[in-house]
Amino acid sequence: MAVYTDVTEPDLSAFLERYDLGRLLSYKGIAEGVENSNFLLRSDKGTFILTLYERRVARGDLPFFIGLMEHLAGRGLSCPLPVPARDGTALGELAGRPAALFTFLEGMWTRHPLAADCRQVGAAMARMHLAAADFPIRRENALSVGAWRPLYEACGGRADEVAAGLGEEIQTELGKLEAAWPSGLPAGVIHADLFPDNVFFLSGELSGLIDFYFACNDLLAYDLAIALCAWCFEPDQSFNVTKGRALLGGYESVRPLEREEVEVFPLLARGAAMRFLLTRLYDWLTIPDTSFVTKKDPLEYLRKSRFLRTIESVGDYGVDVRVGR
Ligand SMILES: Nc1ncnc2c1ncn2[C@@H]1O[C@H](COP(=O)(O)OP(=O)(O)O)[C@@H](O)[C@H]1O
Ligand SMILES: N[C@@H](CCOP(=O)(O)O)C(=O)O
Repeated sequence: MAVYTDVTEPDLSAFLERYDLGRLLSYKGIAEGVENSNFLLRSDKGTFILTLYERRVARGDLPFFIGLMEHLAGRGLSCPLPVPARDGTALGELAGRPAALFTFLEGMWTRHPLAADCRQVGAAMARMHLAAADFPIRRENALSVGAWRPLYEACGGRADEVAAGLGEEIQTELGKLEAAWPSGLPAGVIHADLFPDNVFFLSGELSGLIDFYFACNDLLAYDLAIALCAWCFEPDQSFNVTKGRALLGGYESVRPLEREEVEVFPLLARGAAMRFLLTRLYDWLTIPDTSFVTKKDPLEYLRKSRFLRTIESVGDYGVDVRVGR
C-alpha cells in the first residue's frame, strides 16, 4: 500500500483553507502505488487526489513534476492537473511533507492489456513526447545508464541471494550496456515509468496518464523501450509480438522513429530491463518484509532481460517499423 504518512482531519482542514474547495466531505488513503502517499478526497467542489511526497522524491524536483503536468494538460494531454491554492501556488505542506492536490482522472488501469491497449499507449506516449517538446524545465534522468552500476553496488554484493549467479550476470550485462549506450538520438521529456498501472482506460479507450514522478530528460526511444518491457510480455514472460507491433505502431502513428533510433532500440530495451531489474533488486534486498510496501519481483525483469539479450534488430521482435516520414 502507499500511505506512509497519516493525515489527521484537523491538519487536512487547515491545509485546505488555502484552497477554494469548499467543505471537506471525506478522504481516504489509496492502497495502490509505491512512492508517495495518496488520498482520495471529496469536497463541495468535487473529487481530488491529495499527494504527499515521500522521501524518494526530491523537493527540488517538484517544480519539474508539477510544472510538467500543468504543461501537458495545457496542451490537451489527459493527465492530472495540479489544483492551485488561492495564491496561485500548487505546492503546500501537510503533515511535515510537501503536498499537492490534483484533479481526479476517471478510469482504471488494466491488469490484462490487449494489443489494442498497447497501440493506444504507444500513440499517447508519442503525443506526450511532442507536447513536452517546449517544456522549459530540465531534469536529468537519475536512473539512466550511469546510475545502474552504483545502484548494483548499493545492493552490497547480495544479488546472488535472489538468484544464483545473478551478480555476475548483471555485471557482464552492465559492462556491455555502458560500453554501447548511445547519445545524440532525439531526446526530450520522457515519462520513464509508463507501466500499465500508470495508464487509465474507460470503456476500452485510454483516458489518461498518471504518475509523472520519474519523468526526466532522456532519449525518447528509451521511453518506448521501457513501455515495450512493461506492456508486451505475457505473465509467463514470453514476448507477445502482436503487442510489440501494436505499441510501436501506435507510437509511429504519431511520431515515426528515426533510423538511428530503430537501430539502437534493442539495446535500449536491454537497458530498460536492466534499470527495472536493478531498482527492484535494490528494493527487494533493502525494504524490510514488515513494511507495507508490496515489493515487485526482480526476477520478472531478469527473464525479460535474458530474452531481450537474444534480440539483435527490431525485426527480431517480429515487428515492422516505419523509419522517418
Ligand atoms: N489524478 C488521479 N486520478 C485518479 N486516481 C489517481 C490519480 N493519481 C493517483 N491516483 C490513484 O492513486 C494510485 C497511486 O498513484 P501513483 O501516482 O501511481 O502513486 P506512486 O507515485 O506512489 O506510485 C493510482 O494507482 C490511482 O489509483
Ligand atoms: N514501475 C516500477 C515501480 C514504480 O512503481 P509505480 O507504482 O510508481 O508505477 C516497477 O514496476 O518496478
